[in-house]
Amino acid sequence: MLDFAYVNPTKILFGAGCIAKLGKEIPADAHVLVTYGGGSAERNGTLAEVEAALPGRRISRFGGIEPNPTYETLMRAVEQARRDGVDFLLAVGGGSVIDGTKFIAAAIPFEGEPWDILARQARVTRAVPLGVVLTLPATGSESNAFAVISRAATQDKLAFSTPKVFPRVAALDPARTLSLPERQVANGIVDAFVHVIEQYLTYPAEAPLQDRLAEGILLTLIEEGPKTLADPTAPGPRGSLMWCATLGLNGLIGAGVPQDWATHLIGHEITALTGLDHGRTLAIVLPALLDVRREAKRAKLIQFGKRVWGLSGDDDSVIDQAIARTRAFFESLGVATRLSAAGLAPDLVERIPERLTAHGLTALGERQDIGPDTVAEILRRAL
Ligand SMILES: NC(=O)c1ccc[n+]([C@@H]2O[C@H](COP(=O)([O-])OP(=O)(O)OC[C@H]3O[C@@H](n4cnc5c(N)ncnc54)[C@H](O)[C@@H]3O)[C@@H](O)[C@H]2O)c1
Repeated sequence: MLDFAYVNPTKILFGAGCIAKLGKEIPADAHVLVTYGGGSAERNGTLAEVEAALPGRRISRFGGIEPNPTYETLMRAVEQARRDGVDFLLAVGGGSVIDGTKFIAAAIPFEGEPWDILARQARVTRAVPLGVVLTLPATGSESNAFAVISRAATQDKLAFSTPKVFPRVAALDPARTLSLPERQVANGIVDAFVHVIEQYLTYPAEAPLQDRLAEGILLTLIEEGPKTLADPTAPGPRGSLMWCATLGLNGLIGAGVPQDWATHLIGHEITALTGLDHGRTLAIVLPALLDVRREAKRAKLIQFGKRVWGLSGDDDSVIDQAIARTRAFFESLGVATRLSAAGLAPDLVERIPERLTAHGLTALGERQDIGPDTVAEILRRAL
């Protein structure tokens, strides 16, 4: 096992009625800025429920944080929060609202140009405290220190991470996700699945517990994901999906093991250029990446095939079938696994390696040996 330090300070409140408990977690004298997205939280009553849980606080709102949140929109929230003297942020939404709120939290006290937090990885020494009401199980952002922000003007999509933006508290009420369209639920299943794969499917590192935890999440997603799509009104499978997604990227399964993240970095560039949903980019890249990287990942691909997909036979056939079953799982959720099937142009094979190079991302993967040529090969196999 690799050396590691692990901390996760987010208090999770899970279950029906957990939003009402937020009042105990947020200072009684706080000026709270409630951030949200396109309005579903307003329409389905989540915002009203959140505000009812915070009696006595001064509450302001900032809505309209778009999917793949943009610097341009978020800077308007930063101006509003600075002007109003906001001292607590409460994100109500999915990964986009949460990530956007993390950026707002870091940008409010930042001296200088906040885009540098992303473009130059400028150090964040302070951030306004934040909490989350999760409405879309997928990213794990409700309980981690990462955020991914886009800049519309330059078609950049860049990530930053700092412990300062760990949410203090996250409320996970499965009922608040039941208004999600099928497409977003499917995207969330794929996103959570690929988060686990990025931390599991690398090379053996004498970390059997992390492997079993990862396999447990993958098996649960394979079992519960289709159930939650088949009956979108059932809170049980939806709750399991929520908890899988949170544990998939809250630091636990990634502690002490090598991590890949090439699928995500390639996927971010695809979203930045085409606007395709985050989860859908992953479903296209991952099967092709596993195929190209089958030798580098050989031992773990065999383990994945046997333990997660229940395969047997000779090693090469287990690897072939493991990749095929993963692709078929994504397809069964209604998520395309080819650039062509998602309606994307083949010139991405050249454009994505160029964009990664422009962002200084020329050595990806758990061994940092995926350069622009390998990225092009992965995308060619995803055509
Ligand atoms: N911080 C991280 O660790 C991390 C990890 C993976 C991805 N991301 C980023 O997160 C973003 C994607 O987040 P996401 O997949 O959660 O989707 P999202 O937040 O972009 O939301 C997708 C859509 O679903 C709608 N929606 C959300 N909740 C709803 C509900 N309950 N009912 C109806 N509609 C609802 C939103 O308004 C939006 O239109 C991307 O920018 C991605 O890069 C972050």
